[in-house]
Amino acid sequence: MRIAEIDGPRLHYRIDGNPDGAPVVFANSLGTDLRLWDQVMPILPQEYCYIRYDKRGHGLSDCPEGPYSMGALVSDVEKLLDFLGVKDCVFVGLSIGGMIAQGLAAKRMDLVRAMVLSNTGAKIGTREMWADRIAAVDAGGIEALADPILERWFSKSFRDTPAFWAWHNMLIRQTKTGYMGCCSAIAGTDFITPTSGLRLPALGIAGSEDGSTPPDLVRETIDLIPGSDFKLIRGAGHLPCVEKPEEYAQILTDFLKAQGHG
Ligand SMILES: O=C(O)CC1=CCC(=O)O1
Repeated sequence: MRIAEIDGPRLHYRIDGNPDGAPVVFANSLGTDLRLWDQVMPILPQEYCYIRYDKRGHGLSDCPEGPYSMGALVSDVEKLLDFLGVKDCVFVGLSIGGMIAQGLAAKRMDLVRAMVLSNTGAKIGTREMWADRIAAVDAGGIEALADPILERWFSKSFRDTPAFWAWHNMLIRQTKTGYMGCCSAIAGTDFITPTSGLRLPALGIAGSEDGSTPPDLVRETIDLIPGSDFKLIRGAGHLPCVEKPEEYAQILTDFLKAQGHG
């Protein structure tokens, strides 16, 4: 169990693979913690240093009072990477994690050499949509919204498996403060202009059954970056690293190898 004491909330993080290898950083989605990557980690090439963390308000990291801003979420991971001495990484972000990736790449070109934008957008939903979700969670707790959220996260066939319940339980045990804080950060984020200015190797990954960030949104976002690539994982929803870990790991492996990172 590792905790980074930074100027800000304490962040829980984990390192897998080769601690001396080239760094690859993972940022996960709203309502999940760093276990999101558990299934892909052991099947990725073990020469890289894989760093994953719980963003503020999630997992075992501190949970300050909200609302949070995207700037604060970006600054947290920037401080974590400075704390760890990371100078040059490939950044993999899923959903809100993909927004953090875009914000970090725009702010610290020195730190992000390439990025993977998975199941995300430069802008996700509308302010009104997020305000409604915050109000509903505030009134009834996350459990009241769990069914529609999980329908967007997973394909029907995955929802019929026992593993589904682990993700259900992760979601409903998420603190309301952290969840609503991050909803506010997403509501206030429109990265279309900054992401259009990015010039770095970039890959978009979408799930054909993703009801939160559908393939068209991921494609529109990744197309903002000249020379980027796009992969569609069929039969997976918003969290393809959970539903299709082998396919997801292969796509990441091919991207990492193509970067000559390390
Ligand atoms: O919970 C959802 O609807 C999916 C989602 C949107 C942003 C994020 O991080 O997760």
